[in-house]
Amino acid sequence: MQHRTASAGKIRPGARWDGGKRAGALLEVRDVTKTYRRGVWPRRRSRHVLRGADLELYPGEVVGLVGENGSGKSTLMKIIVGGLRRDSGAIRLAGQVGYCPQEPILYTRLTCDEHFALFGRGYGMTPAEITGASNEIYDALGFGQWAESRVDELSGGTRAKVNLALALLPDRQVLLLDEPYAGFDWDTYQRFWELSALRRAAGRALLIVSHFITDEDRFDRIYDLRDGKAVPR
Ligand SMILES: Nc1ncnc2c1ncn2[C@@H]1O[C@H](COP(=O)(O)OP(=O)(O)OP(=O)(O)O)[C@@H](O)[C@H]1O
Repeated sequence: MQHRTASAGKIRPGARWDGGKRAGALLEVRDVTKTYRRGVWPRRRSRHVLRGADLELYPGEVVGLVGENGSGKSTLMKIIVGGLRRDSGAIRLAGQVGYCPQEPILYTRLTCDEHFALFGRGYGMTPAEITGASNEIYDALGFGQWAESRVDELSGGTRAKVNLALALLPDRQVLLLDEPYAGFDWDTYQRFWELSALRRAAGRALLIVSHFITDEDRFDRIYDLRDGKAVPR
C-alpha cells in the first residue's frame, strides 16, 4: 500500500530545502532531478528525465500535468509519493496523498470489496468509514454491480475504476492521478469530473496527468513537463 500513500508534513531525509515556504501550499516540489541509468561501462546509458522540476499545489484546485510521452510525468508523480528516489531537490507535503498509478496495481484474486477492505485498513479507516466511502465511490463511478467480483473477472475499464477508487477511498488532501480515466466510457469520464469537482470544492488539491486537449479547460492551472522542467502555462 506504500505506493499509494506518502507521509505528511515533513521534508524527506536527505532533502535540501531553500527555506522558503509558499504560504498555504499543500505540496511543494523544488528543483527535483532524476536520471535513469542503465547498463555497465562502456555501454552505460543515462537518461536525464527531470532537470530541476518545480511545482506547487494549493487547496481547492485541479491542476493538469501534461507533456509528450516520455517527458517524465509518471516519474515525477512516483517521486512525490516516495515510490522512486530522486537524485536531488526537495519535496514538502502538508498533508497526505492519494495516488492513482498509471498502471493498475491490483490483486487479481481479490474482489472489489476485498480491495476496499484491505486498503482501507492500511489507510487506518474504520470498517464503517470503509463501507461509507466505498459505497459513495461505487455510486459515483457506477461499478457497484461488480462489488463481489474478483479483479481477474473485470473488464479493463472496470479495473481502471478500482485503481482510481483506491486512491479516492481515504479522502486525502492531495490527489495525484496518473491518467486516471484511460479506458473509461464517456459516462464514467463525466462522472470522474463531477467527483473531482466535489473534492476540489472540499478544499482538496488534485494533480492530474492528461493527454486530452479537451481536458485543458477543466484545469485551474496547467504544468507542461518539458525538457525535465514543469513549466507553468
Ligand atoms: N525504470 C526506468 N528505467 C529506465 N528508464 C525509465 C524507467 N522508467 C521510465 N524511464 C524512462 O524515463 C522517461 C520518462 O518516463 P515516464 O514514464 O516518467 O514518462 P511519462 O511522461 O509519464 O510518459 P507517458 O506519457 O508515455 O506515460 C522515458 O524515456 C522512459 O523510457
